[in-house]
Amino acid sequence: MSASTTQPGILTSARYGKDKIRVFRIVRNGPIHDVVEYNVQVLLEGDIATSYTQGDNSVVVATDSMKNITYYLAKTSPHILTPEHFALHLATHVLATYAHIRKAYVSIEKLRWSRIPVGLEGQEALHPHSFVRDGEEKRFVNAEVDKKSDGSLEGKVTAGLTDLLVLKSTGSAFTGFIQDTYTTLTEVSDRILSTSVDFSYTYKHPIPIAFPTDERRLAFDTPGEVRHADEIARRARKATLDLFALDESESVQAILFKMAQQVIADNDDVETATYTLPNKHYIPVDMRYIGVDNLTPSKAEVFMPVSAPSGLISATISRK
Ligand SMILES: O=c1[nH]c(=O)c2[nH]c(=O)[nH]c2[nH]1
Repeated sequence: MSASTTQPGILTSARYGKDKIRVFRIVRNGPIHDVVEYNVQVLLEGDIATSYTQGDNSVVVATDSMKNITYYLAKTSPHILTPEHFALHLATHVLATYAHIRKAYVSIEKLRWSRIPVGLEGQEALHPHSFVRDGEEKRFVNAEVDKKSDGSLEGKVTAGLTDLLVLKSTGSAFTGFIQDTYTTLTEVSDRILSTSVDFSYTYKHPIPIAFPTDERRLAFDTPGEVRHADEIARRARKATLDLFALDESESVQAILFKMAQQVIADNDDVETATYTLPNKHYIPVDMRYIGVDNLTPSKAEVFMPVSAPSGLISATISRK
């Protein structure tokens, strides 16, 4: 019996690549520098089955080469400062270079480096080449580029942010929920609301992508659909923070829906918005044992932050 007839399984999907490629890039504009720090993941699909089934490495682009391509483009791409554009450029470059690779997935996590404000308090100027990591929040992009059977390229882009930690000390209530044998939570008209925002939005797709024309694959033209990626990222973050601060919230569910509506209203190229919001509970400490009122909402001042369990509220809002 041949080996293949004795094998009980068949390969139904295969994807591989390099993860956690750490890249830092300086773009110098005279004395003014821009910097980005990315964690990049590149994964490929295509005619690669025999590398799994027959040990045939002739179809394998080494993951080490994917790392090298990432650094080469980090050096040469005019799109390096915008993660959406760089992700599409990198994916397109790989598809244009290797005929048998049909799909490229590039994910980028952008770490926060913000200019340090220097000078007298209230009159600070942003420093041209000194930066501070102001928070663990990350902007991210997932780009997929597909080679169609006619050789043309189409993209799909999801972008967003993670780990944006926010808290408001009033302006949040939670009342009217189901009361039954399992209910111990009391209704509150005033509570702390805190969450770590995970938020993603999809661009309208498919996004047609022009094949690069030059030999070194540098003639990449950012598709119009994502041309305003930085502005969209900025507006989406601002809508999220504004609504969080300003809304008189009935629940995490209700504030989430308003944030997503705002993002869709503000950005014509955004098709869906998905938020995942943990409800990070802060419990007022019961001090009745010592005759101190810390439970009446207006007197609740000392809280116990509870890291687990937390609520977890998620929804996707799609353009009508
Ligand atoms: O905003 C909230 N939504 C809930 O679904 C919920 N459940 C809960 O116990 N507290 C809260 N808060």
